[in-house]
Amino acid sequence: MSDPTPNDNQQQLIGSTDGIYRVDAGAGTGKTFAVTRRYARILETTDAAPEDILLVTFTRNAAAEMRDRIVQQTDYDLRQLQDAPISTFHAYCFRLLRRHGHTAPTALGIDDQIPDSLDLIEEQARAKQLFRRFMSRFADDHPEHADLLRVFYDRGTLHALIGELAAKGVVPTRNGWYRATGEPLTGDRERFFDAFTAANQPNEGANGPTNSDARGAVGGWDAGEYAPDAPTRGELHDDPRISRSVVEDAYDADRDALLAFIHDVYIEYLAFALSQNYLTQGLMLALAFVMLCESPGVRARIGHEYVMVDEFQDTNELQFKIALLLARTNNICVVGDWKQSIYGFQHTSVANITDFGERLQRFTSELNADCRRIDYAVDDVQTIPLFENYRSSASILSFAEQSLSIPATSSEDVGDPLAGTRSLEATNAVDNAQIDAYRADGEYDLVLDRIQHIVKNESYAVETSNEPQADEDASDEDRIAAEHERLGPPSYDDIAVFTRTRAFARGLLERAEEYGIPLAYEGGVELFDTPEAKLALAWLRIAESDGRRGWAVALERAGYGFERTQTILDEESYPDAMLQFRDELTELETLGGFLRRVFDRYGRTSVYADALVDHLTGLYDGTLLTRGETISYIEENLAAETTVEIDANPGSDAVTLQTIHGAKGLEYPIVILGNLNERSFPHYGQPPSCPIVYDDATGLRQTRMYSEAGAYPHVYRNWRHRLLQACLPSDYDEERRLLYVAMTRAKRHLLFTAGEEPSRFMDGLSIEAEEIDPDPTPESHSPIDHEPFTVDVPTSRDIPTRLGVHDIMDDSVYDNRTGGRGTAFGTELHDFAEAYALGESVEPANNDQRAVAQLISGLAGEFRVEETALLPLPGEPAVTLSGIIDLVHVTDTQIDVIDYKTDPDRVAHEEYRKQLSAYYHVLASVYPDREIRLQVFYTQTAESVEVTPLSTDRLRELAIAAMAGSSGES
Ligand SMILES: Nc1ncnc2c1ncn2[C@@H]1O[C@H](COP(=O)(O)OP(=O)(O)OP(=O)(O)O)[C@@H](O)[C@H]1O
Repeated sequence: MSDPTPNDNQQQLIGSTDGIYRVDAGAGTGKTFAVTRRYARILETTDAAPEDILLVTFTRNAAAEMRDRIVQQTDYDLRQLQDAPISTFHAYCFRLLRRHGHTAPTALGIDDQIPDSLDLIEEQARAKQLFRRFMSRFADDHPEHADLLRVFYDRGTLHALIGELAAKGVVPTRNGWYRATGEPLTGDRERFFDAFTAANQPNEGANGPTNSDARGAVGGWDAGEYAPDAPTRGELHDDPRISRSVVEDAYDADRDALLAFIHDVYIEYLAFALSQNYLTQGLMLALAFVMLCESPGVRARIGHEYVMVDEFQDTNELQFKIALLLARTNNICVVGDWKQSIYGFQHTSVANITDFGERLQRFTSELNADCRRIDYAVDDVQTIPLFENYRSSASILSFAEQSLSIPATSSEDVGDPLAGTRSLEATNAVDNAQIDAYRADGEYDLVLDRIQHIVKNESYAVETSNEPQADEDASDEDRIAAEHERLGPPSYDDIAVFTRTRAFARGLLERAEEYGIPLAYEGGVELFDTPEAKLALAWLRIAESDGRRGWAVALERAGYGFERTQTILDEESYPDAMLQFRDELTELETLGGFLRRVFDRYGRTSVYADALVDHLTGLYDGTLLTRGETISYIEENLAAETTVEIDANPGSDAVTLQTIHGAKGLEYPIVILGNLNERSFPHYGQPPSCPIVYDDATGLRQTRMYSEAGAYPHVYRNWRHRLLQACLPSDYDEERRLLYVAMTRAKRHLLFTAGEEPSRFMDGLSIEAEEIDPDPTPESHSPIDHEPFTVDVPTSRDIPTRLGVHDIMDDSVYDNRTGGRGTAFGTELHDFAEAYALGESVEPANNDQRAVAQLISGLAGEFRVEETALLPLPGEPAVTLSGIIDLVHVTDTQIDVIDYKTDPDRVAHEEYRKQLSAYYHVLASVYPDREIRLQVFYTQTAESVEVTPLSTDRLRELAIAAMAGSSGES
């Protein structure tokens, strides 16, 4: 195919090589195309050699693609460009640091040098594991930080915060902060109070002013939830506003200990990582930055005549500064699209592109504050617009524009971020776009039904032939006729299904397999968190010495209720068929055979089953894993939430399935955007798992605080943080940008699907979702030929021991009990309670069930039923408590954790307290802003008895004792 001819604006960008250029243009407007042409032109028309031109982007694939395009457009071949700086930011900086940065750590007061053998750890789970190891040492070495360390359930969560600070350019030295980079840690007071003032304006009501948004956000304020120094509701309110003086006091409260703690963790972690010969990506960029700041000689030697950055919306603040330090002249060109900025969770900064000019000046002044590092003018920035879109039909382009203004919550006022900007123009001659929305109760079936509806359907015609396009100067009629010639009914591989979350993709893939509909997933899945991995783990445990935990899972899978399972476990009276199966398994000699037999028994023939077998049997280059090692390996990866890339090559004709993040930069003739459901997309985010958080406006804050001010020492929710958060508006811009990215991947047709509860994004579209009754038909499609799986998992052996909550309870309290009603009674009751809470049409069969029905009917919030709770206990050795919660009742202000007990008496009440305490700490971290209440519901007397939680330290003592074989009672 002939290479496209650049349009006028692209030509302007390609031809303007001197000076600073910024392109912030929409999807598919040929930004990457133009940048690679620009590179070729510089080589062609100037004396510059490839090493004089820095061209960076963010993924290896994108860098490789650029290199290929440049080879096609220049006289250079791939070998000649092998060492050219056409690279990802990380790869480039890592190379730089290893070549020139040996002594960089000394500028921070760290004696270690950067070794040649330095390892760059890209995998988050592995980095987090090493960080945990560091933190346990740190805790021993720093008794002065004990109070801060107490607020952690998992110290590993702090790892992400260190990464965030590095991305902002905050770098520590032994005795302080490098070149005052620690200043942002105290927050931006002025910015915060500007936002607060706006959020604290009374709203307009029909009968006069009503509560300000900030006041509304602390509506359920209850001082009893916090440490004793929290203001009462009366002290907080200054109707209809929040009292400014209380907010000022909260903002200005002393944080010296917190800042000192973060400083010490950060600098010592950096030294630890270097002593262990590794760096994470964030630490590596921080050191590259230090090296560039400190070494005028290196800057002079490696500084580039031309610097170009593609996908500039994906840079963080540190990368912006590094790019400036790498430029020897002001021949700088950044290209991107603010609307496609979707990596905020990796601490990218969309303002780098939207406020480019302002940041350029500010960062330059900062870098030049103590000596002149940036020796070129930065005050003249040229902006080149690109409007022509070479991907999508006109209807899709105009439809996609609405994505950026759909509110994610009922109170959000987004306005129109595209107001005053020029719309993209399609270059397709024929616009045959079908843009439809559907909903059905079974969304997996709905998606599959739509796929079958589309395939071979003329109404969804897409480009099917390589018939030549009409000449550029052909008449419109000829262009339309030529394009029609190229259109034909689609096949599976013309379709892509996108989802916001991996979980939806996983479920859909399984369902598609049942129907034999060819779907190929591309991207990472949490392989060790799949039902297949859990089954494998259970039977491996049963076959090994650690039977109890394995049996618990196997019995649950076999449909045994909670109490019945307990009895079977206690009496070790396992069902005969299961014992026979265990014996059969233990006879099997190979791990592969063992796993296959387990999956066969449960009818699990999914890609995950295949992936596990391939992966576990292929570990360590043929060194066979023992069953015990396999158990540790699965546990470790489950705890680390390791994701495994499963790139099933469609090979034949298959629909592509991927997350929206995975689809960035790609294009497909037909896009189905699935799972537009409440709580899935828009995603409202999780409460922070780390008790220390950072925000530009408020700086570093604690979400939980240890205090000895009350009757007992206790870790409280931090009222100051809660208050300050309430004063800042939530930001869902990135969710809308994800919607934009998803829609703009479609060339010809765009479909949306939702299940029972369509989300605000679905409701906000300008088309009505049609409700249909999906009816996919099984296909006898030949199985997809999967490529071998590419797997990257941590190999450290630092694994937590998993204990069931029942393991820390003392069973001997039941010894002298009489008058119990049997386990079947309990099992039936739990089954009934579950069905009733899920709204199934079940009738209570006895008084206890009636009591449960009455209890549930009286609850107005949402239910989470039979939820698994996992509580990693702080400290070493690592222990995780696990259990299944009967009922979680969720309201806006409070969470009730309810456990049903059919006991005729209360002899075990203290033991139940241990069980519920574990659930308490799990839910307190999931819902840090709500009150958590624990209730044992005694069904015989229909009484709820509240329980106060034990501390995690006490749970830990019980767990350690249980592991040592005693009941934990001292
Ligand atoms: N002037 C042109 N004429 C014809 N096709 C073009 C032209 N410019 C770019 N294209 C084609 O348009 C498609 C999109 O280009 P490219 O990937 O460079 O866009 P982009 O702006 O970087 O997209 P995105 O922002 O979505 O990543 C490519 O297939 C490219 O070859």
